[in-house]
Amino acid sequence: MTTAAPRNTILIIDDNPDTIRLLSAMVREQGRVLFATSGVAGLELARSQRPQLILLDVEMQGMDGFAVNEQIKKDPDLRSCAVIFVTAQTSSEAEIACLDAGAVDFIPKPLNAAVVQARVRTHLRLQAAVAALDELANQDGLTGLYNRRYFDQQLAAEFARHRRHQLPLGLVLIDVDDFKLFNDRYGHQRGDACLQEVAEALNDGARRPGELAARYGGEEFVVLLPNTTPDALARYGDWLCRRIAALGIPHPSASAAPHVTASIGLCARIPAEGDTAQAMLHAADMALYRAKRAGRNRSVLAGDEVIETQLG
Ligand SMILES: Nc1nc2c(ncn2[C@@H]2O[C@H](COP(=O)(O)OP(=O)(O)OP(=O)(O)O)[C@@H](O)[C@H]2O)c(=O)[nH]1
Repeated sequence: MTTAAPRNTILIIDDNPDTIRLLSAMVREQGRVLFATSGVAGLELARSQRPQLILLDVEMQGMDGFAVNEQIKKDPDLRSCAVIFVTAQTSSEAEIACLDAGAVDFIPKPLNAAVVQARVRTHLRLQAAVAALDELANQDGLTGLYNRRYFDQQLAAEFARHRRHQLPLGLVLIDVDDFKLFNDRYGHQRGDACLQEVAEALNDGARRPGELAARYGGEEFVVLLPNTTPDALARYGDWLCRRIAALGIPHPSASAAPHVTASIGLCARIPAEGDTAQAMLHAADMALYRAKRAGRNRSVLAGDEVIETQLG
C-alpha cells in the first residue's frame, strides 16, 4: 500500500480576489495553495486536487459557503477534506451554524495573520493524524498490505463503477498451498516471514493505478484489477503463480513442488444488472477450489470449463 505523505494542499474559495491574495500570503508557508473565486469552480478544484484543508468564504455571490460545504459533505471523495469557514458574521449564532454544518473551525474577518496561521497549522496537524489512523485501520498488521475490511469497501466501490461504465473487473484470490504443513515443519515465525514474502510479491504485482493487493485472512490474499478482460486476467494469474514459485522458499512437504506455491482463483466480468460483488467473490472462490483440486500451484479462471475438463 502507498505510504508516502503528500504535501499539504490548502484550497481557498472566496469571491473576493483581495481576500484570496491576503489569505494566500498568510498560509503559503504551510502548503501548496490553490484558489477559486466561485463555489462551483472551488468544488471542481476540490474534486481534482483533494486538498487537506478548504478555507471557505461564507458570503459569496451565487452558491454561498453553506451550499458549497453541503456538496463537500455529500461527496464521499471529499469527505476527508476539512472545511474552515471564513466570515465577517462573528455572532455566536453564526459561529454555531458553521460548526453545525460540519466545518472543523471558523476564522473571523477582518483576518488576523497569526490567528489564521495558528488555526491552519492546528487543523493540518489533525488532518495528518486522522490520515495516519485511517491508514492503520486499513492495513494488515503482519504484511502491511490492505486488510479485508478495506478490500471489501474497495471491491464494492469498484464493482459499482465497473457496472456503471460497463467495464470488466478482475478479481484474484490467492491461497498459499499446504501452508499448515509449512507451519508444522518450520514453526509459526517462519510461517509469518513466508506470508510477508508472498505479500511483497503480490504488492509488487499490483502497482498500476487502481490496482490493489490485500490480505483476505490467514494464508489467503486477494488482488483487484480494474478494467481487466478474462484473457488478460488468465495471463496475470499464470504469471503470479510463477512469481510466487520463483520466490524459492523451501517447502519440502508440499504436494505440488519442493518450494512454496499458491493456488489462484480468477474471475473477470462486466458486472450485469442484478450481479453482485459477493457473487464475483464466490465465483473466484469456486475457481480457487478447482485449482486446489486439480493439483495446486496453478490458476483457474471462473467459468473456464475447458481448464476444468483438462485438469479435473
Ligand atoms: N504463520 C502463520 N500461519 C497462519 C497465519 N494465518 C493462518 N495460518 C495458518 O495457515 C494454515 C492454513 O491451513 P489450511 O487452511 O489447512 O490450508 P493449507 O494447509 O494451506 O492447505 P491447502 O490450502 O489445501 O493447500 C493453518 O495452519 C493456519 O494456522 C499467520 O498469520 N501466520
